[in-house]
Amino acid sequence: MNADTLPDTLLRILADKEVEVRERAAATPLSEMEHRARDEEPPRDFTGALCSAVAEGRIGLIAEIKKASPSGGLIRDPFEPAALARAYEEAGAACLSVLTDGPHFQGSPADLVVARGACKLPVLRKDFMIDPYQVFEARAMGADCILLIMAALSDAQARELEEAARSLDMSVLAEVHDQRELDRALGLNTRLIGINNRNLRTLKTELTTAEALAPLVPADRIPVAESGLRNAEDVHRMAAAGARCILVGEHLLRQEDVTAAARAMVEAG
Ligand SMILES: O=C(O)c1ccccc1NCC(=O)[C@H](O)[C@H](O)COP(=O)(O)O
Repeated sequence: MNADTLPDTLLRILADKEVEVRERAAATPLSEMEHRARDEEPPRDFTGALCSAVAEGRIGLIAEIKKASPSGGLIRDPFEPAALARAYEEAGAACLSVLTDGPHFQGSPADLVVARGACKLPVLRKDFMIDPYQVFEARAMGADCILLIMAALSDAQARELEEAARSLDMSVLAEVHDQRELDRALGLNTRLIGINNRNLRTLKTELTTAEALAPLVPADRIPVAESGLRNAEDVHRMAAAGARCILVGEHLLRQEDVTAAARAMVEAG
């Protein structure tokens, strides 16, 4: 990772994250957090849930639970993670993604605990992972998958975080924005390759990103199109490019009938 070339928003988030991890590790030491992580029930199969959805002819939907974001401001208020989790499960989503970052997304670990407890779906801890401590923390709160944003990590950091997740039998979603990051992500072992349509400099989404990169993902990996998906036509575009798994947040969260909106996306394939 070259900090000189990172977008300002990501730099600010990562700086806050370093402080947050230091404070959390001071409150609960790594050895204790690792102990808690290894004491948890085994994780739910996040990768398997996506594969099953696609094998059954559906779209593998990772439905996101987030209250706010840098690009969208306040997205959902009142915000009820348990009700959202149940609505997404009823709609046929394969997995959940729950934002646990506080300062920039108004999320918290408690949102993940509550959402996961309200359904049977595997859950991604959506956060900015920079330290293995956060991986153990993720498992200790129940998460089944972690996100690795390749733009924010060196190859060595990504490998170390992936190894921590592997040691806990968790899935890993490696997220890329361009071909260079894709090539780096393919050096990891994970099958899940997230292609994020959001330009981290402008925070705008452009579906041509996933359309360009999904065809470059080898057949033994699973491309997941992320961000900016608003309707069935967008889902068709992603599927036509080879991404039958998608991660959708804001569009669903802005609807009154979340179940109907999520179902429309699951069935769009
Ligand atoms: O959403 C943002 O503003 C944002 C800013 C900086 C880094 C990451 C950001 N978003 C995280 C995500 O990737 C999305 O929450 C996720 O892909 C869902 O996107 P959407 O369906 O557009 O809500």
